[in-house]
Amino acid sequence: MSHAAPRPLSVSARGPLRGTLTVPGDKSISHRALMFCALAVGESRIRGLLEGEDVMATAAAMRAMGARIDRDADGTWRVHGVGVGGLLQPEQALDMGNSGTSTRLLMGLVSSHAITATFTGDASLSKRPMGRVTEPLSQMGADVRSSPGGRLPLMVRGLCPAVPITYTLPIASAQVKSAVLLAGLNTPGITRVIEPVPTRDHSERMLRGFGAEVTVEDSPEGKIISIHGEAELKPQTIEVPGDPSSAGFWMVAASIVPGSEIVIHNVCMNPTRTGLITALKLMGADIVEIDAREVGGEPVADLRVRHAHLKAIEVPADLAPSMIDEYPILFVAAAVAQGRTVARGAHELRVKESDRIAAMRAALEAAGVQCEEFEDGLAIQGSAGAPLAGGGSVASLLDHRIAMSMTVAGLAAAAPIAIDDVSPVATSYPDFFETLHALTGAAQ
Ligand SMILES: O=C(O)C1=C[C@@H](OP(=O)(O)O)[C@@H](O)[C@H](O)C1
Ligand SMILES: C=C(OP(=O)(O)O)C(=O)O
Repeated sequence: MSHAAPRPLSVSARGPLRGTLTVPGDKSISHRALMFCALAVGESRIRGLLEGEDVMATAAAMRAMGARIDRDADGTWRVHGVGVGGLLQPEQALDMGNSGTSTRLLMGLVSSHAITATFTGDASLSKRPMGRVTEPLSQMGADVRSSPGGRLPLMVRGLCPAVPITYTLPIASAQVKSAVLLAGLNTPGITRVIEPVPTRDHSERMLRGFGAEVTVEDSPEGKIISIHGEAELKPQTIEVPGDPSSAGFWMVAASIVPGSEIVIHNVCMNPTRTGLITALKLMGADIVEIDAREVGGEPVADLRVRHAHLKAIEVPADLAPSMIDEYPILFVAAAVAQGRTVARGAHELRVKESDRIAAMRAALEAAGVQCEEFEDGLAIQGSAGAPLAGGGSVASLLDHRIAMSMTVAGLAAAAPIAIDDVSPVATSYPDFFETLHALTGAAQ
């Protein structure tokens, strides 16, 4: 999947943000929906699928391994699965583009099938560590040949039957947890993951919904998640709720631009995903949950967000797993808050699409914000509601979240912020700029 031509953008102050919006389907749930439907026996339907590049990389890979996946004119996706154990050997390398989730979860699936697959990715993905998944998958019997440092391109030769393991996660990572559980799907016996720190639990919820036997118990070591292998998945109709990570950009934009008031419909409120809302409320944000309900096994609500005078906080480190992708946009909120916000315990940010600690420090400093960088986080001196100086040049580093976060920063800056390339937003939020336009009523 070759990346689009760079799209530079200069963002100026505008607003307020007003109106109602829906955000695209949750990215984590969309990936899993395609994978699990492709492993069910028969036809499943998915509504609200995120049609971003990352999820399309998963769709292409599942097609290459035998599933039939089509999109109807009304936006419903129809998937004919091959059954657990039925994945076919892909004829070509699987191009994962920019998507860590696709890569790591699919490596898990391939590991317990009698097939070999090569995974490739863009310059950003090719720098990201894969040893965290190849280690447990090798214990299950997969033969992995990776590029130096455990990076892509990488080849996985699966073993069938694979060996069930009990694996304690050395890092808080839903991708590693899911890779092992997905390998366990086609492995005889019980595969267990011990999770000392809870991470997003969409795989567990959804696999149960598809009829797999998945249990979760508390223990002194953490949650023990067990999957009974050689499961038969039953086809489903899935409603994908709105992505809280995408909603985060609008929560912060409305919080920092005076006069704003928006309602974001249908946001996934799974407690393993709501760390940003917790942090923003601690800062004094005016976010109200309306009509809390359940959709397809996930809690969902509409969120009303109004402008508020934010105060600096010490960000509780235990929020890290439930806020992981939202740190860049939280840093933008901190840049406008009153006082010095300190966020520590977020070391994992260094191995995302970019090193998000270094990238956000450089970007915010370019926009006139004073930062201090730690190995595991950032301290940010806020402007107490005054416009940021702006005026600098920012590198988005093939990282959609840096591009969108600094676009939001531009809304609160005195001079325009120049972003070298906003094309990466297409990985997770293709309509981001259309929505910005609609909410601010400004020309793009
Ligand atoms: O499981 C998932 O869908 C994801 C898990 C997180 O990654 P880690 O598992 O690396 O923390 C997150 O950052 C990523 O965007 C999506
Ligand atoms: C880290 C992210 O995604 P992935 O790991 O799937 O590339 C993200 O979307 O912020």
